[in-house]
Amino acid sequence: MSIALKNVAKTYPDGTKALQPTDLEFRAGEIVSLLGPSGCGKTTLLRLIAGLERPDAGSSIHFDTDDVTRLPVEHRRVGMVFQSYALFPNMSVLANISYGLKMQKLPAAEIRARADEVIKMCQLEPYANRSIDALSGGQRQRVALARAFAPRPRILLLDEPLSALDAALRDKLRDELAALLRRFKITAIFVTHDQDEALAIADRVAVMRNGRVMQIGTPEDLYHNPRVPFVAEFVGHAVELCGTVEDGKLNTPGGRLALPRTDADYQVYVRADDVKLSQDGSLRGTVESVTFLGTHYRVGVSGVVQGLLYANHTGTTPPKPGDTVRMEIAPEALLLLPRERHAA
Ligand SMILES: Nc1ncnc2c1ncn2[C@@H]1O[C@H](COP(=O)(O)OP(=O)(O)OP(=O)(O)O)[C@@H](O)[C@H]1O
Repeated sequence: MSIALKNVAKTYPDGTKALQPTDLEFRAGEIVSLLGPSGCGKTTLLRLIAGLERPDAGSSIHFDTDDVTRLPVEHRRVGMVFQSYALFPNMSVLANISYGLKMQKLPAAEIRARADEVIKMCQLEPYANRSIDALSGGQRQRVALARAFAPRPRILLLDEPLSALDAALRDKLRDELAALLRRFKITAIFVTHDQDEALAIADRVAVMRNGRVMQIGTPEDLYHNPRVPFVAEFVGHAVELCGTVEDGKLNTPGGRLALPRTDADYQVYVRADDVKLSQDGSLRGTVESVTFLGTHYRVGVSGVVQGLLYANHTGTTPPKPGDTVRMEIAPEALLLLPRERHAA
């Protein structure tokens, strides 16, 4: 089922403009992540799609060709998974999954067949009769998903589904979650403020800020072609290189850097992956930190940008804090982004 939002906006009764007028399309079977800092409007957008909030006048929401703008939540056939799974702790896995189907007054045989189907899909067979209390965080998450899938929703909405878990478990489960969503071939929209999670799970990511979608694209597209500084900083932690431009070069506090072009008013950004330590590099700074990351070292250098400029070192002997190092950045690795007009 595809989703089309046209001119969808939300102003809460107290006047808070949580979502500015937004046009977005989600394709059938696509997994899209809404990514952005706290308060940017992610949950509001999700709740508008669910039918839990009424959009402002002039908004329209379609599921395929159905206009659902005024359809209440119970008729939209969307499944929802929240941060706190809201499972019944004293009931079994099977009872939790069957609960919603019983509320719909489906025949007992149908309930059992659907529950068995999702229990199998979510690999919960060994736990079907176990109480929720006796499950791990990851197993509970699978029950929450199975319960959301059981009524055969047209669309699945997930609000920070992994954020209640500790970091190690979260990393493991995000691959599992991505695989499960693909197995069900459902259009899924999930909210997160964690860029690694968004990039790992989603086919496309919508980066939001101040009630606006700043950019939507594949993870690769957002990483390689951010259109605004905010997206470059939020996806892949790019840092700004400040300085004056002279003769096609940027004069930074750490040295001169060749620019690929000098035509317009832009800001220059770079990512650690594109900063190389090199004896004849044109930038100079002082090593402040050295972190071993398995395949390489990440070296934090002061004296070039505000704060630290991170560079990768792939050799065996990294520099030490206090050392003076030289670095180079290929002109084509620089991200030249239009100066941002700050939203009110
Ligand atoms: N019922 C409400 N009444 C008034 N303002 C609200 C209401 N719900 C949310 N807001 C405001 O709308 C804005 C967007 O909130 P929303 O919950 O959509 O953000 P979010 O991106 O999901 O944030 P978080 O990551 O912290 O959950 C915020 O400024 C929030 O304070």
